[in-house]
Order: sequence, then structure tokens, then C-alpha cells
Amino acid sequence: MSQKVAVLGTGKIGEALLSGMIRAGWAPADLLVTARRPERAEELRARHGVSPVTNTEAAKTADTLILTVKPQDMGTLLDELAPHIPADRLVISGAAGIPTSFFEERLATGTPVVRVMTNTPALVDEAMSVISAGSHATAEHLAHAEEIFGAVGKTLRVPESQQDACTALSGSGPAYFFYLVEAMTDAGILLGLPRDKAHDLIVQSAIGAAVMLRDSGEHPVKLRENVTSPAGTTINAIRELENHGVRAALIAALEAARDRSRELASGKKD
Ligand SMILES: NC(=O)C1=CN([C@@H]2O[C@H](COP(=O)(O)OP(=O)(O)OC[C@H]3O[C@@H](n4cnc5c(N)ncnc54)[C@H](O)[C@@H]3O)[C@@H](O)[C@H]2O)C=CC1
Ligand SMILES: O=C(O)[C@@H]1CCC=N1
Repeated sequence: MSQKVAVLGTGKIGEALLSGMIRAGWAPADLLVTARRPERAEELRARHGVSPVTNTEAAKTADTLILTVKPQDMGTLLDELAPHIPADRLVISGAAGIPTSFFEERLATGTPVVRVMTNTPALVDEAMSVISAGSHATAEHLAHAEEIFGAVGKTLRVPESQQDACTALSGSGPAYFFYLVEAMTDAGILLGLPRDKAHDLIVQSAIGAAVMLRDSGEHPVKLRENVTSPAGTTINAIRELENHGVRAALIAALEAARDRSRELASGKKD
């Protein structure tokens, strides 16, 4: 018998995951989705051929439930689901900050829970998904979560104590690179280039640098040194980055993201 997987609260991350699973060979007939608005549910059916159901139906029928609502909405969703999820079903949370204990306290005793932090490159099958087991999740449950999130990119198992740090690094990580590209494109404008050309130059440089980081086997310091010629252009730019404290700013920024992930765990909404 086929295993039914339900994505509950199918927004940006839920849909990215869903579309990746279908690209990887999951049958749309085995995929259930829930959405708050009926128009959104119909959009998902039309786009992916999946079946929109209510949260309660998903809770009763799916073998695996993937919860992709905002952390602030998770308590309300769990109140609705908890009476209907049999204790042998796997519950996967994709929410930032919320610990597996939050789910275990609200679901039937013994329910296996896996916490996953993925990121938006799931849309292009280049996600980084970080996976941790709750206290009732077995190696088999972790392997199942890896199979699902492996459809949209790389996966890594970490102890749950590292999830808030991973959320700061890879969960939010794509935003920092987009921000950098935006700022560097503005610099291109200052230097007199048309915006579309500046954008293309920076994006291709980012892609080239990313592939080298992934494939060259070289340390990032060595890769940067190779670009930095004596008395050349790059060292002048690096000096400005150091003068403006960009390294310290990045360290502080990621620490702030980690702290916010911890805050979300304590239920702080804003
Ligand atoms: N956006 C990102 O880059 C990442 C987000 N996440 C996590 O993924 C989760 C979802 O984030 P996004 O997809 O960005 O948010 P989103 O707002 O696009 O999606 C959440 C969806 O849940 C729906 N929803 C809320 N309560 C519901 C309920 N009771 N029943 C049915 N549907 C309900 C909302 O209508 C919305 O469509 C969050 O918990 C976030 O922490 C994780 C990694 C990266
Ligand atoms: O900003 C957020 O809270 C979500 C979680 C990681 C990326 N986006």
C-alpha cells in the first residue's frame, strides 16, 4: 500500500517541498495538502495534481504529516490536529525555533517527531535541510525524513541543540547572499553600469564562486587569496570591508538570527 504524505500549511516552503517531491517521483495521488484559503488549495491542485484536504482529514489519513505553518501558528494547528493523529504516525516540523518537545507535549504519547530546517533553494533542488530526531523518532523515521527532504537538496543530521544555530546559518542563509547581490548591484550603479548588466555580472560571479566553493576542495581563504593580487584592486576592496566591520557585522547578524530562533521556541510572537 502506498504511503500518504500530507503537507499542512502549504505556503512557500510547503509548496517548494511538494514540487520537489513530485519531481523526484512521488505520485501526486499520494500527496495531500492543506491550506487556509480554499483558493490556495485549488491553486495547489491545479499546479501539482495533489489532493487538498482539511487539517483533520490529513491528520486521520496521512502516514507522515509535514507541518509547514509559521512558528506562531503551530500551537493553534496542533490543537486542531492532536485529537486525530494516531500515535504511530510520523510528524515532521519545518518551523523555525519550535523544539520537538513542543509537539511531543501536545500529541499522543510516543508520537515520533522529526524537526527539519530547510531553505528556499528547495525550489531549485539545492536546499540545505538540517534534520534532528525528537525523543520517540527512530533511525527509520530519520531516514524517511531524509528521503523526503533529499528530494530537494542536501540533508544533514544534527543534534537538536544545534538547530537554532543551523537556522541562522542555512535556514536564513540564502537571504544574506541575496542581500549581498543587491548591495553589490547598487555598487555597480554607483560605478556607472546599467542595472541589468551589473546584476548579470554579480550573479554570474556569485554562481562561479559558489561552484568553486563546492567543487574545488580549496579553503575559502585560499580562494580569496587567489583573487587578491599584490597592490591590486581586490585588496583595496577588502580593506574597506574590514574598515566597515563587515566580518563582525556578519557574526553579529547570525548571532541575532540564532537568538530569534530561540525566542520563537519560547512563544514570543514579535
Ligand atoms: N521562508 C523560508 O525561507 C523558510 C521558512 N521556514 C519555516 O517554514 C515555515 C513556513 O514558512 P513559509 O513557507 O515562508 O511561510 P508561508 O506563510 O508562505 O506559509 C505558511 C502557510 O501556512 C498556512 N497556514 C497557517 N495556519 C494554517 C492552518 N491552521 N491550516 C492550514 N494552513 C495554515 C498559511 O496560510 C500559509 O499559506 C515556517 O515555520 C518557517 O519558520 C523554514 C526554512 C526556510
Ligand atoms: O525568517 C524566518 O523566520 C524563516 C526561518 C528561516 C528562514 N526563514
